Amino acid sequence: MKELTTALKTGLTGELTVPGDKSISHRAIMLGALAEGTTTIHNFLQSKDCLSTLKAFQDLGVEIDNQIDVVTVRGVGLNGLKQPQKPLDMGNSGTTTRLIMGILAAQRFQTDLFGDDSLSKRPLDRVCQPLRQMGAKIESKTDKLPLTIEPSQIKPITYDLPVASAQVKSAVILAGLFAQGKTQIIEKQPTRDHTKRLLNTFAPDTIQTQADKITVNPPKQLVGQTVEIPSDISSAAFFMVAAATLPNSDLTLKAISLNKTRTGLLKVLEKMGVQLTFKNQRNLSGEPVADVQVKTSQLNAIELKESDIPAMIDELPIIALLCSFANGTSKITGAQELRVKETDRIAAVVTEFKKLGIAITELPDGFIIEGKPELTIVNPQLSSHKDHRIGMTLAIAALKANQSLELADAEYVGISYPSFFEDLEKVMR
Ligand SMILES: O=C(O)C1=C[C@@H](OP(=O)(O)O)[C@@H](O)[C@H](O)C1
Ligand SMILES: C=C(OP(=O)(O)O)C(=O)O
Repeated sequence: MKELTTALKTGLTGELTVPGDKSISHRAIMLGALAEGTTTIHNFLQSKDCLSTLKAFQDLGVEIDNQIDVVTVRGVGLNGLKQPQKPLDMGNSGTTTRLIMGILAAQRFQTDLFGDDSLSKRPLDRVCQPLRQMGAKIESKTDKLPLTIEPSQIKPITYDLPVASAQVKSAVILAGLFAQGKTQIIEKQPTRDHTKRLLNTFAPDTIQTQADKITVNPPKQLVGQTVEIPSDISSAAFFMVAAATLPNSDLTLKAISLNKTRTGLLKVLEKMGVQLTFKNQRNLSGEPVADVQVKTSQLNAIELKESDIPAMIDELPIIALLCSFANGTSKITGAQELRVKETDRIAAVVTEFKKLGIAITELPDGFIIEGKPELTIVNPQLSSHKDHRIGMTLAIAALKANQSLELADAEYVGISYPSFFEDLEKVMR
């Protein structure tokens, strides 16, 4: 049990650089491994999930030197991966699993994949289906982990994404690199596009987008790059919401990725009445970044629907907390994907928020939240449900409590943000 701190009188101030982006860190290792030559990654996220990807590629015969500040990947080329000696451990990471499946589907050797209890419950049929259409041989009783991928020849397909998922899109793109011909993906609802941006730096023009159609032109080779990873907006989100809702706050989050497939939270904050200031706008490895300043603000309720969700999918638990301090009733719908994350995030948010006295109603695909200025603690014993984002959301909620609260399974924050509690201490006066 971790005792959580309150910050009702202090607020959050100063500057903070949160760690590197999780999605881009996974992709930098994967593309670096498949490239010719060396890839040097700066600001790689040293979290459990990204280390699952790093370890998996080491097990696939790629030399990767992790010096924390700099990760060096000695690429083996598109056809240079080796059969691992043992099953690959995907840990808790959905991104590692779904993206690596796209790569492994095209290899000349068999691989076995497994993961932890949470990951073993998450659906993989969404990836198995398009990959099988491409010729992949994936053996699994339930289309969940554990599973076996057998050698096969990958052929190009046109695939209409049935679910707004960057992981599914990326699995098809990565398999498409090995196909004899152009793979096409139709994406009606835009999702994060880091695979496209990074791939086009390793092999220009590999991915072309026209309206909702994405074309993969298989490259002859990828060329090793220097990758500078921006700070993760999904990690910064916790501090932005804390600064907006705690009195006397004035906090600047540095070098945050402002890729518009990820900035749904910023739009929500502005729409709810939060004053944001953007400074020092620049570009890092094909991604727009800026320093974002957030101050204490009065909040209005908001309505969010299905088309809003992909650009803020991982921020929805902390957005739900933001809504609980707003004036009026907020409604979030079209977020059924939250039910298949590390835990059922709709059920977990509702269970834990009720302990905090928040008036929240569970919907099949979201929540209704009646805002009020303060928390009225009903039960101080909280649980992360072994989900990093639920744990961090509750730690931010605790800042607004007038008594101390406890969090079970707090160590799960290390899945995406190992230094979260230390960073929180840094910005509390
Ligand atoms: O592609 C990625 O890096 C991710 C995509 C999202 O998942 P879905 O593709 O399942 O929406 C997101 O929730 C996850 O944290 C990271
Ligand atoms: C859902 C998440 O990650 P993944 O799907 O990679 O496990 C997340 O980080 O919130």
